[in-house]
Amino acid sequence: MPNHLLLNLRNLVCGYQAQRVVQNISLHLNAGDIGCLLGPSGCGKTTTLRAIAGFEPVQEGSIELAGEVISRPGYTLAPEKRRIGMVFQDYALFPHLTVAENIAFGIRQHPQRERIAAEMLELVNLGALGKRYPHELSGGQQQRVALARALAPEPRLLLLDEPFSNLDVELRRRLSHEVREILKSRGTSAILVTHDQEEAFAVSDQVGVFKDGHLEQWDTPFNLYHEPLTPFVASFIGQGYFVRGQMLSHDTVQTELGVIRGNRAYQWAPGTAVDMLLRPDDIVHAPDSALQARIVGKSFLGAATLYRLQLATGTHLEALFASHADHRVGEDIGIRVAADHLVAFPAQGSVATQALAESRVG
Ligand SMILES: Nc1ncnc2c1ncn2[C@@H]1O[C@H](COP(=O)(O)OP(=O)(O)OP(=O)(O)O)[C@@H](O)[C@H]1O
Repeated sequence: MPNHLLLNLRNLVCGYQAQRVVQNISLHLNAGDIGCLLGPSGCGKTTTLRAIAGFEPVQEGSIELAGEVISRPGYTLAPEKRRIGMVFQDYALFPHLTVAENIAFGIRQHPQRERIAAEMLELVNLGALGKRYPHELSGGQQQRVALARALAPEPRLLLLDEPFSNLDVELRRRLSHEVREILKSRGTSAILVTHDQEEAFAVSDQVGVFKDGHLEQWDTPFNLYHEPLTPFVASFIGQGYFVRGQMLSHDTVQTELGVIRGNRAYQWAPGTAVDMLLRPDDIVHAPDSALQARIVGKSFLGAATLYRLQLATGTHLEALFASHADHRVGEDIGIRVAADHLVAFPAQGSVATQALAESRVG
């Protein structure tokens, strides 16, 4: 039943004892969608997930699942009554049970448990390994078993808490795509917690960016990248630098890189000082341009190379160019701005990005 509201968090406040860790969170997830809670360490992602699972009571606000209030102040529906599945970072498999027995654990009373476990094994591509024990599997295989075990009872919602963070980069990339395919093929709704933006984007339909217990934005990956609502989201998602500018009209900004016109109108008066976000893909190589930048660093990414640039004024930028044109560090190159998505915020301090970039380590 796509597009039906499944999970609804209204002004949620929760924490530990008197401490309010998560403040005023509102978000909703439609049935069949995958949502993600993303943010630096300690910002309250796991606390929110635990409240959804029913492990933490809520101090204010409410959590509704399929129209039923499952948490509000003074009432917490027991976790086992929520029909919510969980997958943890450390897999949490039962070491004394085989893979097939682990998968069937949550459906022990089900007359069809063996058939379902066999189907789940196929679903996660472990068809031949049902008789093995967890210690005889790789980390990636163990996490597949944990996923199969969580899916076997057909939960209404699956919660995944940093499920790939014990795996190496290549495997986590592969498994995160695979998990999305599996969840989508079954129409399973899920909420993933991660501090890895690439993983959040690879898996999720909706992503919530957390900062200090607050939800800054709940939106699609596309909108978070191109239409961030706050400087923190702009800085935390993707790469880029802010440059100082001045509004000329509702959609044009005067900057030291020239006049930049975007595709959206701001209400600020002409003359207002703004910080404008320039992403690496907003800067293009233009050999004949009068605007010159010095290459001060580069990272080869395969198809493209990410260059760190510095203007004569000292302003820093990043640019992503196709990697076959290989420029040297120290070289001066001509650049041009090609930013359709004009993202600007009222000017904060002189080096807004610096402080923001430091706070995004997580
Ligand atoms: N059981 C607890 N008792 C008291 N405080 C806690 C408890 N668990 C977490 N906290 C605090 O709540 C805050 C949020 O923690 P939480 O685990 O929700 O963050 P997180 O965003 O999931 O971080 P990480 O990415 O590091 O897991 C932190 O300041 C943490 O110290």
